[in-house]
Amino acid sequence: MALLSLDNVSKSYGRKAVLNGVSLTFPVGLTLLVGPSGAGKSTLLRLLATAERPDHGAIAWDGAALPAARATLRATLGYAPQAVDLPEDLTAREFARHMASLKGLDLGTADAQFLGLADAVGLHADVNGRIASYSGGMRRRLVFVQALLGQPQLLALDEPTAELDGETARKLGALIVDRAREAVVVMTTHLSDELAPHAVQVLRVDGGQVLPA
Ligand SMILES: Nc1ncnc2c1ncn2[C@@H]1O[C@H](COP(=O)(O)OP(=O)(O)OP(=O)(O)O)[C@@H](O)[C@H]1O
Repeated sequence: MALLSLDNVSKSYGRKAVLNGVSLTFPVGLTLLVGPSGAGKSTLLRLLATAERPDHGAIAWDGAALPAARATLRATLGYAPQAVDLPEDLTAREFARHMASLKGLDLGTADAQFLGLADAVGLHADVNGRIASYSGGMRRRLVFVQALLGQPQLLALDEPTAELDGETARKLGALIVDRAREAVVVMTTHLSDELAPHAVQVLRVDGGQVLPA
């Protein structure tokens, strides 16, 4: 069943039509969004993550249309945007706790999950370090890990493995494939992505349209 769907969705910035009458369904499993730089992949992901609203058209989660269903969707959403302003003064673990509380998760369970995920992506030695001391790659992994807290039913990931070394990218890839067994996972990436064999669909965003790649 397609848990997430778009019907005739359009989005423009000023005069630039980024998405033009897009209709799509996202079943449980991994959907990869590919396409040239500036084509609208991140824009589409922001719409799915309710960070922006479409100008026209409808988005529905589990059969119920947004915006009425926004709270239901947000309660089970994990979102890792490409660029985030992280709270520099917090430790990674404090940040995870903050995100878990925003998501309404049990804090003890979320902390244990955070430590497990941090271990899986190679951040375990740094969980009590302040974010100010984190490198770009560590920040990307932290943003990825917070998105997975609470085992979201919709996971929206914007180039989560960009700028990571191959081994670390594979660690994230394993977690993504694992979550996609029971959740709708939508991820922007490059055409040559190693996760393509695990995807239920690969969609190309280009010229305002989103079509099977
Ligand atoms: N907030 C905004 N205000 C104005 N224009 C925007 C905004 N966000 C995106 N755009 C424009 O919309 C178009 C699509 O941008 P988007 O970031 O979605 O592309 P993308 O496919 O994700 O690109 P990339 O692969 O480089 O990340 C671009 O022309 C971009 O400049």
